[in-house]
Amino acid sequence: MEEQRLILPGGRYEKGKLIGTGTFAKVYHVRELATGESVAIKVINKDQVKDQGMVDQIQREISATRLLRHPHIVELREVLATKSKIFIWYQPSLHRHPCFP
Ligand SMILES: Nc1ncnc2c1ncn2[C@@H]1O[C@H](COP(=O)(O)OP(=O)(O)OP(=O)(O)O)[C@@H](O)[C@H]1O
Repeated sequence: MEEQRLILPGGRYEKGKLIGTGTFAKVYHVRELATGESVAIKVINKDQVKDQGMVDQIQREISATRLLRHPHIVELREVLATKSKIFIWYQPSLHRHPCFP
């Protein structure tokens, strides 16, 4: 995927590689332009979640992940929702993915 500038809720980011795809989400490596910091952003498609009746499960996953603090579990930093998407920011330092320095 070609790199491109993105304006996401919460700031301006340079969009990097797609690093993973789940049932409802795509996860991208992005760099925050203001700080140069690398983060993983999970982008969840709300319509798909609603269509499959999984809204409660996604809400539970977000609530539970917010509370978790463990060296082997990526830390959820922030969640923002628009009309059609949910964006979840993950702290980069705990990741073991080649995208992250
Ligand atoms: N914080 C992260 N850092 C690096 N890669 C990640 C991160 N979060 C997710 N990924 C990658 O993105 C993929 C998709 O993640 P996602 O959480 O959407 O789905 P999943 O939990 O793997 O599967 P499912 O949605 O079916 O339960 C993961 O399998 C992983 O490879």
